[in-house]
Amino acid sequence: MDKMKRMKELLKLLTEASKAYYQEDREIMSNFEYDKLYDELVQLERETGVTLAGSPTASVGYEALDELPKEAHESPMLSLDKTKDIEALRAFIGEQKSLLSWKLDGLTIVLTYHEGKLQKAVTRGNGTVGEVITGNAKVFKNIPLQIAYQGELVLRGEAIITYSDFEKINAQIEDVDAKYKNPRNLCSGSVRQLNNEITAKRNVNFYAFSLVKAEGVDFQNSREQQFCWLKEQGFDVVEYRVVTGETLDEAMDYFSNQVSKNDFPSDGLVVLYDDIAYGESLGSTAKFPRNAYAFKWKDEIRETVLKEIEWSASRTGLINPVAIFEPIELEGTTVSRASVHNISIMKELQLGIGDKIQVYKANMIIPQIAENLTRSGNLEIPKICPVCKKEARVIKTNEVEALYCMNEECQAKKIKSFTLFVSRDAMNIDGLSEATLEKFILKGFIRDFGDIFEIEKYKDEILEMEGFGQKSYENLIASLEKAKHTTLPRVLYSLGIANIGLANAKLICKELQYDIEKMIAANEEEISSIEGIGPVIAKAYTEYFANEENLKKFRHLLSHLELEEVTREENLSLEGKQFVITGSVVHFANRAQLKEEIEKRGGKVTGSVTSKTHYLINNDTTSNSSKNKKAKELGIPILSEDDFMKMAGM
Ligand SMILES: NC(=O)c1ccc[n+]([C@@H]2O[C@H](COP(=O)([O-])OP(=O)(O)OC[C@H]3O[C@@H](n4cnc5c(N)ncnc54)[C@H](O)[C@@H]3O)[C@@H](O)[C@H]2O)c1
Ligand SMILES: [Zn+2]
Repeated sequence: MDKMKRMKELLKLLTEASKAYYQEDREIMSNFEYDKLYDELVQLERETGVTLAGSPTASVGYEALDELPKEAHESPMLSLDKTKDIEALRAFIGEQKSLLSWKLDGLTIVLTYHEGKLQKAVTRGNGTVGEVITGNAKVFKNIPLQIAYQGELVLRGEAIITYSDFEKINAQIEDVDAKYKNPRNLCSGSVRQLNNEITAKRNVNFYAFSLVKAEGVDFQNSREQQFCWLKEQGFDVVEYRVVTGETLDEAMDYFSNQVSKNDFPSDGLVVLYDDIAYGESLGSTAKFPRNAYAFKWKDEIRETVLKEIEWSASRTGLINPVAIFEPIELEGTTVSRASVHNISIMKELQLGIGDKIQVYKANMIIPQIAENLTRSGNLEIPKICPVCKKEARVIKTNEVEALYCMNEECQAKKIKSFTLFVSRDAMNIDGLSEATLEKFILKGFIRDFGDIFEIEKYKDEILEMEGFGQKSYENLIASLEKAKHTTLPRVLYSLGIANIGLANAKLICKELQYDIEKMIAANEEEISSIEGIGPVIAKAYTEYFANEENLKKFRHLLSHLELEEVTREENLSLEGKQFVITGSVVHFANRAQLKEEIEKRGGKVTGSVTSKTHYLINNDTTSNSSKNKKAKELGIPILSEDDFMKMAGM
């Protein structure tokens, strides 16, 4: 009786989790937890001899979403039976030549080619019916759109996104709720886009793992032959090793050594019999084919003690708890921290300082807390943001509680404005990528623009940061030194006031005689009377300088700068010079704008290179275009945009 009750409970939990996982790309429990509950259910079903209707052990059990067109699969796409025991895997293989490959953790896709062309791509969906995503598959990074084979080819494989692309793409998503939890999640969201322009930006890769049909091709009854043939047709095939029960250990050593180094996500290994006819003669259960078996890594679990919680802010305003514990060895590396993801999970685990916790590495890569053995629950949730020190509050969305910084002006949320500040046309500071800026800001090293020039205060901490060596530190300091010498228009532009680009900044500075006090005191009327400056810009400008905080930051910044004197006379430095511009430009909106700048300084721009031309402007000085050739023939210097800007004193 109790067993029945528990089975019903498990069924409900697992169904909810599956629904969230497959339909909404959400995880309400870890895979570790899911698999634990699943195994418990399998065990109970075995003991009672009962399988309840809708049990996840009997069905693949999820539906495709509504928006995309649906299509039934010719043959059902099953799940795989799994084990964590190498001996069970060895017994399964026996004497059979088998292919052992990564179990890729993305989204399974079926591709159909006809007359050499990609005709159709369909997701696995619920195993019976999938979603048609042909347009999206066409923008995957590595699938051939055209192949040599002309008959009907059907193959299956996994669409995946690498960990590094996942990090990059996620960092660009501003909205916290729109962030993806893991590469599988992101991949699913990318492959099932209604707009394939988005898919194209996501760097989705496809790895084939099964050939379903290719009429008239003789594969000599071998799966390996099929893989080789697929490679010849231009597909990337999942990495595999040929094994038998005897040689299994060697291959396992290879895979278990490699897994933590992979940039692509995998959640185990798959073994497949090479002998096609034999494999097919075995048939399948309702849920699993009998010619393949999945292996999941047995998670190495270690006990340790929770030392503290670090509250880690992000540009989205989300402040997440990170558990810091006594260092332990896990899967060959030393681990001392694990993300707790959000407040709900922290509460669920009843974490407290000094608690005995069990830690494992999910898919042998990402450290996670599996269990808290002592559950003292004595943690306090901070009331202020670690970055800006203003109010932080717990907010509940979709049943999940998370901590957020409530301050709109929080530096963590303004990373983009710092990125603009250091960009080429603004302060032109090399060595401060957005990722580096983010680290500095989140660590509290940088609160306003002026702080960037005081970064030396944190030398020791910076040198300890990952990816920051003595050399890159010195380069940064050197480029800061260089950037200090700048012009007032660049400074004005770098403040990031709405609609004030470099051109407008120049107009304003010129009108106000490069006088800082006049710039601060200027009223709306004065600014909007400048030719080329409208009322909207004038309003944004004066509002900016009317704000005490902004003013303080502006003066702080100026205290670090040495502004170049600008004479008030017309700058006619290019008088009498003839230019030709070719190729695309990056610092100007277009070539016309560059032309305007040249003409403003008294120069002239013509369409073709002749003996009268003084300079050719082309960013690709090595190009063999006719203009470049001509210029080289005539001995006319070819300038990059940067060279030109230096020459024009911009
Ligand atoms: N966290 C949660 O809430 C939650 C919920 C549901 C499921 N899950 C996870 O999903 C798992 C079950 O997933 P499933 O049933 O979709 O798939 P599965 O784990 O049974 O994997 C089988 C599939 O893997 C794919 N695959 C990848 N690489 C392959 C290769 N080299 N060769 C052959 N096939 C390969 C194929 O599509 C195959 O059908 C659970 O074990 C659990 O970890 C988690
Ligand atoms: Zn804040």
